Amino acid sequence: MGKKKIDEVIRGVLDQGSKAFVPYIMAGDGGLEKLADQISFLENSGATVVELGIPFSDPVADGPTIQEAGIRALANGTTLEAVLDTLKGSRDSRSIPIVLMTYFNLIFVYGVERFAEECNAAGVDGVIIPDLPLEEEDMAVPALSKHDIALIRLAAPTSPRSRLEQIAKRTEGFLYAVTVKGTTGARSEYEEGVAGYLEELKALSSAPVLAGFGVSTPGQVQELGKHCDGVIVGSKIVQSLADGKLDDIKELISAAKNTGIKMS
Ligand SMILES: O=P(O)(O)OC[C@@H](O)[C@@H](O)c1c[nH]c2ccccc12
Repeated sequence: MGKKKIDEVIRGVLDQGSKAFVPYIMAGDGGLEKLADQISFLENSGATVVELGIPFSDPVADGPTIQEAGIRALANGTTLEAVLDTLKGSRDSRSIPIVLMTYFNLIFVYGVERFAEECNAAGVDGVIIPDLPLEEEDMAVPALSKHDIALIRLAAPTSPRSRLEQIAKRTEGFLYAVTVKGTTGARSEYEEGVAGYLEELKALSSAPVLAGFGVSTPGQVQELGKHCDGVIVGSKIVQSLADGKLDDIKELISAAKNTGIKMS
């Protein structure tokens, strides 16, 4: 369990010649009582890891689709504490690794030590904290390490090489390669240079490299998957779940399974 699990599960997928697929969902969108079923659906459909967002009132990195899902989840009364309780109650019903995506403000108010301890008790394997820069990590790293929770670092296309090196060296579980400048949300085209950027990160990182932001079609999953170890899809998954279009989610996952080019 914990830190090592994410890395190992991703490597298991790569060893079979597939790419990793990490869907993002917003906890409490549709009601927290649906969360365990939503995770089971993703696990049974072949997802590698589930990224679970905690709704927050000021989601600076998020585009409209995820912001709206956050508003629905908050309107349902979803809190960090309730999400952790729900995960704890359902931990025996899943074996897929869980990564929480949450802004640092929420963790800070909750208490970093309490957060890490309860994550461990709930079977959370890793966290993504988009507003915690390298320089401030010491506020969270000791507690997370103590409770064996991976801190997944984000690399951005705007980061200078020396910074990318630091991020790649420190990341745990996988390296989240943000592929675009800007916020989350579906995009029809990638900027030139994405392939080179992903390959540069692959060369720097000993952890698997997964690309996210703007991925919404099976074609994009396969295209990006050629240059890294897999993809993360948020807005498209959130929208498809809200619309009950579960087949669209299965199609995206099969695209990752069938990319079939071994990079590492
Ligand atoms: O929605 P997109 O464009 O598919 O991007 C992934 C993303 O939603 C998910 O990983 C995420 C949601 N909120 C975030 C905030 C920061 C970093 C990542 C995220």
